[in-house]
Amino acid sequence: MTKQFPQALSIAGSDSGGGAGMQADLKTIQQRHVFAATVLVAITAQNTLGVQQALPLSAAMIDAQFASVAADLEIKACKTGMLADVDQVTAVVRNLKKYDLGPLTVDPVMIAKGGAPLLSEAAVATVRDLLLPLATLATPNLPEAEKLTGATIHTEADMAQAAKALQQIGVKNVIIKGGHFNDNAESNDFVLLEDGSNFWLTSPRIDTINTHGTGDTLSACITAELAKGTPMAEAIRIGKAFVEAAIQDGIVVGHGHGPLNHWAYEARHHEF
Ligand SMILES: Nc1ncnc2c1ncn2[C@@H]1O[C@H](COP(=O)(O)OP(=O)(O)OP(=O)(O)O)[C@@H](O)[C@H]1O
Ligand SMILES: Cc1ncc(CO)c(N)n1
Repeated sequence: MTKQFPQALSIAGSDSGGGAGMQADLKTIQQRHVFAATVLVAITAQNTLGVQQALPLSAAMIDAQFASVAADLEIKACKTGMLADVDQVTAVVRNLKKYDLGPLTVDPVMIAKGGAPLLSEAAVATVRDLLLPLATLATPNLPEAEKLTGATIHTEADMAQAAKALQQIGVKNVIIKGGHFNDNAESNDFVLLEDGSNFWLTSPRIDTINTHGTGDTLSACITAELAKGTPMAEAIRIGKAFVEAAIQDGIVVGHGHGPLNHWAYEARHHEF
């Protein structure tokens, strides 16, 4: 007996340590019972302690992967993660314009938890000017939102302002993630939807260093839901619950910022 699953695409960098990047995307999308395809943009030699090396792939290799996927699969939603440099961002933008890959979630990844750059300084403007206008949803963390808008974010009111500024750039829906507000007892994210409505995603701040790949996991879960046709607001709420469970029910891997438990949400909900 054959079964059909919706198909989603992760356009991202590889984390050899398995906790973030494309690996977090694959694990998350799989857990939501969506079939995951990939366009690899860069390879990192990485573990829970940091990024030891990074190798961006050529624009030609990125083009070839998009062409292969688009020629054969039926992608219903896609997301971007680590994009490395101007050449890679430009190639990804060219392909997103060429093929219909469904709603696009842009996680504008810039710096890994340990401080290693995952996007060059020069490419920030390319992401802002060429990629964000294509985004159905963007999910910046606080430093990323500051870089993209040029504003400083100290308060929850600043988060709401930054979301508006991103909509002015052309992003339809925005989540400003509050994970980096370290002295706040909660880890709250601000959501601004296309119709102008907004809400907060609230959760207690979990006291853990195992937060490697939180942002990737959130945006991948939302992408999987969008591939199923889940409405945006509900997809976002499922994403938040998924990442919260994955942080809460920690697992022991490595010696630094450990990865999340991608099984936790399904273990709690027994949906499938
Ligand atoms: N300690 C924590 N407790 C609870 N929720 C958290 C914690 N840290 C992050 N989160 C949540 O995880 C999600 C991702 O936010 P975060 O700001 O960490 O993203 P990020 O910096 O892009 O992550 P990464 O770069 O590691 O992928 C958000 O929903 C945020 O609220
Ligand atoms: C490859 C890669 N993508 C994204 C992140 C951010 O979590 C990371 N650490 N590594």
